[in-house]
Amino acid sequence: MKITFTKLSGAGNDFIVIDNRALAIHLTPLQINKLCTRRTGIGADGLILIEPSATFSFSMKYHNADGFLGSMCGNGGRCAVYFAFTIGIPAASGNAYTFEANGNRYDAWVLGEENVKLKMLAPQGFKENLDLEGEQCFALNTGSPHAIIYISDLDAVDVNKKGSAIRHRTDFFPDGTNVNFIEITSPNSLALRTFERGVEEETLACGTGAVAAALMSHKLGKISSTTVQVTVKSGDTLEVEFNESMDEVFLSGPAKIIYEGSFTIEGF
Ligand SMILES: N[C@H](CCC[C@H](N)C(=O)O)C(=O)O
Repeated sequence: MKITFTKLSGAGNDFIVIDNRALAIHLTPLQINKLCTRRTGIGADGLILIEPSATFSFSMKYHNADGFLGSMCGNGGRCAVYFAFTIGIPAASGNAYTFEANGNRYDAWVLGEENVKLKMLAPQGFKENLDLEGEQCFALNTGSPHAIIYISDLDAVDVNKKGSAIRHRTDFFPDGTNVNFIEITSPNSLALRTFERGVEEETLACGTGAVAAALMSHKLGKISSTTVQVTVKSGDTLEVEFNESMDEVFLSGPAKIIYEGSFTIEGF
């Protein structure tokens, strides 16, 4: 069976996106893992199936590169909306799309050429001053679980080594966690490097991580603004905007098509 796919990049977080509105495509976790493996597969941080929804523009099924269903992916959501826009899935109105993911409703807007804004869930479960692996950690859930560590020299951090150790602290994070290293760069900006659960290494960007970094930094008084520029490993910038009560949270930034192709299921 030949399957066509589109590869998208959300600020460097890359995804294989497949139109499965006919629900004809069934991929096993092992097949998805092989497809996402770099050099021997297509290579991606995750694989997204766009499926029909009774209520919204579409339903997003997000799998991490390990093949398993992930929790919310902010950059994946923004890429899914850009993909829906380019293949002509009807918008809710104008440039506004709605979709469902993990049982939640999401609203998003295609702002212009290769730029998508996504309304995120209100954060939950703020935790402060956890002492993990010799680091002072903070944690919250922005649709996905995130640990946060403040660093003065972000370039010097061994993100894979430290991130992996904290990611596996199931005494604190029963389902594991994504791990973010943050350097505050101004009252309204920060730089971020993320170790992603399910990819099990540093990725070039993480949307729910950018949101987690901005919200926690504002809550701790490290960032005064409620509009925060987050520079990620790829060099791109994601923007996080929110109100003081943090029940209105938005993530914006680049989402672009990198290439289109096809593969056969039998090959994987
Ligand atoms: N890259 C994603 C996060 C994926 C979450 C995934 N790594 C998990 O913990 O299931 C983002 O842009 O928000």
